[in-house]
Amino acid sequence: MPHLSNLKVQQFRNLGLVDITPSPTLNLVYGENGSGKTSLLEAISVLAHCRSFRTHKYRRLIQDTTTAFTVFATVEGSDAFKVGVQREWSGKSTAKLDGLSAKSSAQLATNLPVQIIDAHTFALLEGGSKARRKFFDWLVFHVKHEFKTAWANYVKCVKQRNSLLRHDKIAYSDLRPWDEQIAGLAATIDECRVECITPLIQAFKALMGECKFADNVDLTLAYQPGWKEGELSFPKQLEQAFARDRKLGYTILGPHKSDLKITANGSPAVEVLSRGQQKAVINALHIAEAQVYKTQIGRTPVFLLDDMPSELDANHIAILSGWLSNLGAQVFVTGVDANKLASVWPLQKNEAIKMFHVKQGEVTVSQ
Ligand SMILES: Nc1ncnc2c1ncn2[C@@H]1O[C@H](COP(=O)(O)OP(=O)(O)OP(=O)(O)O)[C@@H](O)[C@H]1O
Repeated sequence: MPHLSNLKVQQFRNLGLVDITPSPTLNLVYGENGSGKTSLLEAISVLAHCRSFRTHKYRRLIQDTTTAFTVFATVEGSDAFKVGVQREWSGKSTAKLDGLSAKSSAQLATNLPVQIIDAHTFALLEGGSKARRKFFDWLVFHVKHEFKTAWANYVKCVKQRNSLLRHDKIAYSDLRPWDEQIAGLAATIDECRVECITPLIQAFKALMGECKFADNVDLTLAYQPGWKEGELSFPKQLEQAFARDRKLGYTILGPHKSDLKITANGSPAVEVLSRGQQKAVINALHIAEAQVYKTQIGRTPVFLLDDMPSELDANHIAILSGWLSNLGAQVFVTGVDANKLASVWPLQKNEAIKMFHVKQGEVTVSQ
């Protein structure tokens, strides 16, 4: 499975110079608050997306008093490669795969798939539909090759439609050609999503079966395409929504409004479940996504778990570590206390554990 066999980080947030050889399976990263643990995970996410999961402002990542950061990794697995990203204060950005310029950040994401679970991941339950679309579209993007182009064209068409909606003397007949294109692209996007989300929901249900609290709570995931499912076709619904869209100045129906409703006993899960139970649900969603990805693509994403032990009891941590171990994923888990981290994170069979101590921006291997 793809895993980082070497990671070098330079002048990234408070990390001065890091050069580590992670375990292909479990890496426990510990250190005091503010020592640089999340920054280390963030550096890995930059290799996968060309940007951080904490900020879109790349200058925040460059170490104060310096003018550029570099992150470099050797990735081993079925297809080995080297990947490097450098960002300069001036805005210059360099991303390389095996020494050649990467074509796009999508190419990096395809090569080094990464799943991040941190405090922000609660947005999957607490936040609006955007967070959930981002979550399931990760899978759709990786598994369905036609999705990326269909989505890019769809976004262009909707933008065009929205600008027409804002014209004074617009009639529906002016929009019809755009709606025909939008309907075709929406059908492709919806088909791709359904083909990925259906096995995702099945995998999620199977995983939740291992969590005791799920015996007493009816947890459901329901995909919504972004328009009402029923007798009226999506193009007809677009036409019917014209007067409302015109008033608002934007398109209210379509795949850009799709969602994955997560309910517990018929109510939004966030209103019913405890914080720890929510975290267990979020973990199961990410593992389910990785399982479907593995079945379809034959690889496993690298998991970055920031401050994972907090809020989870020993039973849920054991379940999560079992899921990760079965996947064969490389995992980086952070926590403040080394002993607590090692004791709460149960070792699975054959697992080569490595512990890294982060102290004032320096990372040393401690086992
Ligand atoms: N551009 C930067 N240059 C230098 N230091 C920075 C920069 N950006 C952030 N920092 C500092 O880096 C330190 C590391 O932050 P990080 O979030 O990685 O810590 P952490 O070990 O995950 O902490 P916690 O346990 O509190 O979550 C913080 O003290 C932060 O103020």
